[in-house]
Amino acid sequence: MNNQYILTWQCPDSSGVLAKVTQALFEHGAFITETSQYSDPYTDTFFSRIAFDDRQLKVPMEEFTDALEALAKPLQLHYQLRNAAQLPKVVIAVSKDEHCLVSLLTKWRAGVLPIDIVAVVSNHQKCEAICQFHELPYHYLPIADDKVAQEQQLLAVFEQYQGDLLVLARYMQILSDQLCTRLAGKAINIHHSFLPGFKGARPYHQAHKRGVKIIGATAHYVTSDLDEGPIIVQEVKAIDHSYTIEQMVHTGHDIEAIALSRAVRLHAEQRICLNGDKTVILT
Ligand SMILES: Nc1nc2c(c(=O)[nH]1)N[C@@H](CN(C=O)c1ccc(C(=O)N[C@@H](CCC(=O)O)C(=O)O)cc1)CN2
Repeated sequence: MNNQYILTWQCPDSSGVLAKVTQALFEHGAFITETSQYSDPYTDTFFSRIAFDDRQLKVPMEEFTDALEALAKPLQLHYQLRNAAQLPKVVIAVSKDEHCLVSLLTKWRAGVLPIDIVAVVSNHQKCEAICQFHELPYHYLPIADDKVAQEQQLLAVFEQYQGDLLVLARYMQILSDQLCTRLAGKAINIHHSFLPGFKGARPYHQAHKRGVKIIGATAHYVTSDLDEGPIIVQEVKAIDHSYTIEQMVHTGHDIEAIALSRAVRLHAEQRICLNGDKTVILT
């Protein structure tokens, strides 16, 4: 079985950058299996994702990575190269609503999410039984009266499991600026509205009061600016005047779960590039 690798990179845009990178891959015998690229005219930045394997690699992988590093300097490549078999370690944070957690666990167990879920943390005990069923470590971290200490415990758990990604699967506590900086690009949240509409903790109540005809969910990277992080995936569903708040909440559960699991898969497959406050999705 060949080793599969994923090279995702971005650089100042100029003619020939893709040719120079693919030429280097060709010269070292890397067998390209998938490519995707985007040239952003607003930021003059080029984004690319190249999947390749080693069936015809002419040199040891270390020599290839040295050659890539040598190419990166003159082209100012900001890149990530990973063996696709090394699945990102994921810690999930949840409060009381279990629907996004259950969706992630079900898809993971079904093998359709290329991640390794290593632990669940929560400020409530409501989801403990679900994790016991999946034989997953469950860390109950109540807020009590010391939010700072609780957050330090959360980070300690993330580091204990050598986490690569923290997923806020309806975790209803605002992370501090320090933690957001520590986890920049490594924490994804599901917000239960079609951002930028209805930020905050109770978007369905806001939406019902406004009389919307569409509800939505937004998966985004977590930043210290609440509900302002780079958007990864958005899902929507049409509703009408007859919907109660409860019906909006339960209809929303499905689209929240879809948006979050899709965003986690895109991150795990290294298909997301940060482009300022936005994302480029390479599929
Ligand atoms: N730094 C960030 N932290 C979090 C974000 C984020 O975008 N940046 N998203 C939230 C999730 N969320 C909306 O999607 C959200 C969660 C909680 C609240 C809120 O007002 N929480 C209150 C406490 C509410 C409670 O205890 O039930 C608070 O923390 O004081 C707003 C939005 C996750 N964290």
